[in-house]
Amino acid sequence: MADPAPLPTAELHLHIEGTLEPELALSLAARNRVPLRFAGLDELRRAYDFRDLQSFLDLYYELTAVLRQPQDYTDLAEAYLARAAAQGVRHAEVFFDPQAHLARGVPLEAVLEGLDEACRGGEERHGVTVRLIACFLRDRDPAEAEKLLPRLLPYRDLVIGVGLDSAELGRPPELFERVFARAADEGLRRVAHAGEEGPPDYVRSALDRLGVERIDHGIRSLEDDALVARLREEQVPLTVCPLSNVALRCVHRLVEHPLRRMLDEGLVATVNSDDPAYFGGYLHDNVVAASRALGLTPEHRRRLAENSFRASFLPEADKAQHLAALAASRP
Ligand code: HPA
Ligand SMILES: [Zn+2]
Repeated sequence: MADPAPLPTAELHLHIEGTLEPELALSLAARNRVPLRFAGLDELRRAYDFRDLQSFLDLYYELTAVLRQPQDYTDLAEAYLARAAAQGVRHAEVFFDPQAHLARGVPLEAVLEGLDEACRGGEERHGVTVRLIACFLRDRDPAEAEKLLPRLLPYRDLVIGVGLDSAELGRPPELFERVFARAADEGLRRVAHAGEEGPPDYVRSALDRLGVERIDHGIRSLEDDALVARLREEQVPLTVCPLSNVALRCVHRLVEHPLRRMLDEGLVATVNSDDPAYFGGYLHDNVVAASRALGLTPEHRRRLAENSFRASFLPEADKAQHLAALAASRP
């Protein structure tokens, strides 16, 4: 059977640093004279083989070293927008990791100047609107996140929310209760990675202690019937990333992925690409692979696309426009 065509969709779980393709990593390394331990493209590609979240994060942070100037961030985001647009993405709420850049001596202003340049042109050049979500690194001191928050506020036209990412095990969401409460006071939107490698209780804690409006991943919620019932009742959106879950061995094989069960249980699941340069595919590649492995129907795919706009932080009028365009599209 032919692959399904992409539907207009919002991408809600995408780390801009995770869109760094090996070719771009090498060319930025050369441009900025940053030494890498890989002899060339083939050797670098061979490193994209992960045992778990931590082994991926080690490479992900290592390669961010090539990002130094505003232009590097513009090139990175521009390349993502071109690829995403070709895969049906019409709106993207993009994560970035300020602490990963600050720790290397790259000023927040340089990161945001570069990203802003690409994002502002996103609609005109690619038909994709973009907003940013700044993620706090949960394996670092929560006090660092608390210091960072006020520095994000001058950029709130672009940076509409905060998230929580990086190594999950042993770092429960409640460690970040104070900074998320401050973000809420400032009117920022809130999301958190939870239930990727961590237990279902981390999903509960993200909802109850951080007040998040979406859960990133959340696949381990399925281990807890009471939590599933709550997610269904409260219609909490889950930003699911099937190829990521297999690449990081959170799910053994795609045929065992819980995405279809989530939809059939009435959960507000969406499909996203997480770190597409590392995990083998952009948004529609995830939809196609999950469709094949799980036998998703055209109705499932339409629901995923509808869920993505409903779960987005777009103003209601824009959501309605996207949903109307989706309803009119009959690929
Ligand atoms: O999938 C992820 N999980 C946690 N942290 C991350 N940072 C980039 N990608 C991820
Ligand atoms: Zn992620």
